[in-house]
Amino acid sequence: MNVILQKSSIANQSSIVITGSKSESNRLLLLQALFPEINIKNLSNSDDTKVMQYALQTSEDHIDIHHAGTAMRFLTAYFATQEHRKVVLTGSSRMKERPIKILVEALNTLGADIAYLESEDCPPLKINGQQLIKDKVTLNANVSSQYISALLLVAPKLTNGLELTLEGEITSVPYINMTLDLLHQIGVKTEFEANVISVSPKTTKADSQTLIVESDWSSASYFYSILALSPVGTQITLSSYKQNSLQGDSALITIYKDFGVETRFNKNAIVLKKTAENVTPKMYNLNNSPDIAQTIAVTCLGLGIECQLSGLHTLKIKETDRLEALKIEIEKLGGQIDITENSLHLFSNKSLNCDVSIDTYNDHRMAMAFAPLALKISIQINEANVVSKSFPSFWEDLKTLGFNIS
Ligand SMILES: O=C(O)C1=C[C@@H](OP(=O)(O)O)[C@@H](O)[C@H](O)C1
Ligand SMILES: C=C(OP(=O)(O)O)C(=O)O
Repeated sequence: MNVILQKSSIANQSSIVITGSKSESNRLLLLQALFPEINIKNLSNSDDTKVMQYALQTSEDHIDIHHAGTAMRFLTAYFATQEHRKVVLTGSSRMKERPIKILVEALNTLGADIAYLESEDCPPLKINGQQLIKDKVTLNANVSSQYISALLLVAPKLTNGLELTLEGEITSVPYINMTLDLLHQIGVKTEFEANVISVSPKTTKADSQTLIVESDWSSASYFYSILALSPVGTQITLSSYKQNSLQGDSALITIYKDFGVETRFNKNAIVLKKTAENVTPKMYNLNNSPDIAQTIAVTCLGLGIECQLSGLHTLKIKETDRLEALKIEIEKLGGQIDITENSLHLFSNKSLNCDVSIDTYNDHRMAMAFAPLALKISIQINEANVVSKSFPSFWEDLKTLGFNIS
């Protein structure tokens, strides 16, 4: 499905309910499988969460998790620790290119039995579940935090708990802290000192407990971008959010202040308002919030302003090589952009090419990041249904705001 967005303007005030964070949802689903006393509210309705839920419930021995990176990594650790369970864990053709060696080696060092079925270092994996007795492992922390979260999530069920020593510069740190915080909320003792994380085993049975998933901040980013490209005075209310978020992408509050978008908490909602024009060049290190890089780059393109984004080394192994994809699509629109292995530099531009059709590379964030440009030009987004990976109602919600979509 391709969508055409005619040049649009949006209502002065609107409200949108955003689905639960897929990162929190997928962690809590795994924890619920290990500790059934956990109940979850406001679970994400994303494809990635549905596939995680399915994988944890099925008794099949061949499980396809499609494009879901967190599901692939978290389930590898989960099935590796399920005694007497044998599964093949596979995914989309892109998933078969996304590296998982660091996690597989760490688990096998702890006593797991995981083998590669196709290319070395990537899914599909053949996993023979084992009881893991060993409790110490060292791993490289600068490729993906998901490997670390995967190990931490199963740690309270390991006989002796777990001590992880992290090597290299730690990437996507807020996602590790989110995992530790959720473990803490269900009564697991953890410690994160310098580069060592330890998790104690959880033995005592707890009373039933309900955890509420906060709405997804990465999904909120597209509304921040829409406001940055809208006239002063435009307002959008999003729910349900918390002042003390576990999600690193809540950094949007400070980042988009630089674009003249103010955030105010009102009970469990955030009220976003464009209060000023700000077209000065921007510079951010997004090591802690890689998923909002595309959103910010396209906001700057729409405003015609220069930006320098660094800390982007993980973008090359996500749903697509996001740096390459951004370069191709931004250049189609007439933008000038330089990329390296871990950064991008967008130059200021005076105008955008019209009637461009944006390719999305099986990446939900490519589709959603470029959509706000419809406030400036008519634009086509190809394979627009990719948004369901994290935000199934995205196009409907844009229509609610006043976007003209066919
Ligand atoms: O743990 C998580 O829920 C995630 C961690 C991040 O991945 P990396 O640690 O690979 O950057 C992020 O990009 C991804 O969307 C979700
Ligand atoms: C990178 C992402 O997801 P995952 O790694 O879980 O596929 C994302 O949602 O932007």
